[in-house]
Amino acid sequence: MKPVRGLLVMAYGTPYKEEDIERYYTHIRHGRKPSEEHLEDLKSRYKAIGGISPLAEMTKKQAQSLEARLNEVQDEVEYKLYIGLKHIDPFIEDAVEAMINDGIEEAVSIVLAPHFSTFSIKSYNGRAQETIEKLGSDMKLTSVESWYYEPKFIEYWKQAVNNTFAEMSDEEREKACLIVSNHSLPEKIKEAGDPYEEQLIETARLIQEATGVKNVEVGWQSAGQTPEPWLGPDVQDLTRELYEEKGYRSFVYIPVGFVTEHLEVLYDNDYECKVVCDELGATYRRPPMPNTHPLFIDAMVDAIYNKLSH
Ligand SMILES: CC1=C(CCC(=O)O)c2cc3nc(cc4[nH]c(cc5[nH]c(cc1n2)c(C)c5CCC(=O)O)c(CCC(=O)O)c4C)C(CCC(=O)O)=C3C
Repeated sequence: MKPVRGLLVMAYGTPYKEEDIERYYTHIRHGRKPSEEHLEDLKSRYKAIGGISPLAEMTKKQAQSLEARLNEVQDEVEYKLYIGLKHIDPFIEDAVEAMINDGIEEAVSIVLAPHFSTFSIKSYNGRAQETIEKLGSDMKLTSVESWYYEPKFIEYWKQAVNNTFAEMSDEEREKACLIVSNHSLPEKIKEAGDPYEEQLIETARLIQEATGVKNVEVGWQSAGQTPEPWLGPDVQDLTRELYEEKGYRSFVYIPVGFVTEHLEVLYDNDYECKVVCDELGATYRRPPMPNTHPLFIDAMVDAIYNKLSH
């Protein structure tokens, strides 16, 4: 009988039905209820993408694909999947408690987000570790912190971008720009030495090196509605600037901080960025997200084995 190793896959989480939206948004705001106006705005965005986000379904498929692949590529242990979400049940704490109750002695965790920040991966991993300590368990949890540099992750985006550019005429390609983006974060993380911004810049460099695309820019999206400044430029403003200042006429958006189509891709990119492109008379393009593509799943397998071997 092979020993069982826990596989904790963590992700942001999404409302399962409209009634969940308020408690979900309140949790994202650290327990502060959103204003009626902000709540209505979020509900209208979900309605605009068809009512509910594909995030819940895709998160499950990605986690199950990763578990299956880990059990396919090696024979020493049996990986057992536990999904822990940031802002809705099953929460990170519930997943860790389930592992402990199942007698798991060794586990590994990965977040379905490639870049490290104190606001994201650090808080996921911190919540998992704190739960182990709170429950007085000696379960050993090894947590992956970032994996944007994994060759198979870059290869996924290289193929996705090359396929999109191959659809263009020579004339469109000449004036096309690749916009590589991530979820914006409060600017104050820079004072704290957070690597998040550099990691996105490095991701864009690796993708430019792999594809040879001439015009590549870095942008931020989906900033929170809080008074403090968030990392910029926002992808919508960036699109306008590049159209005016660089004369680009076609924009290819790759929100590499996300791993699947969800509200902030289907609305913030496919709707809001497309509205800007339409206003300018520019072409809007967005390659498919990694979802359960084998290169993406294998990139996470490599990230887990690289972490375990160190
Ligand atoms: C509605 C919604 C979805 C659901 C989409 C759906 O249902 O399809 C979503 C998804 C995601 N959001 C993500 C990342 C982040 N979102 C943040 C912050 C915020 N998100 C918000 C909203 C949403 N976000 C809001 C209102 C804030 C500002 C909070 C404030 O007003 O203070 C922050 C800043 C840190 C923090 O505040 O957590 C980060 C890093 C990731 C990437 C993966 C990851 O990092 O897990 C994903 C899939």
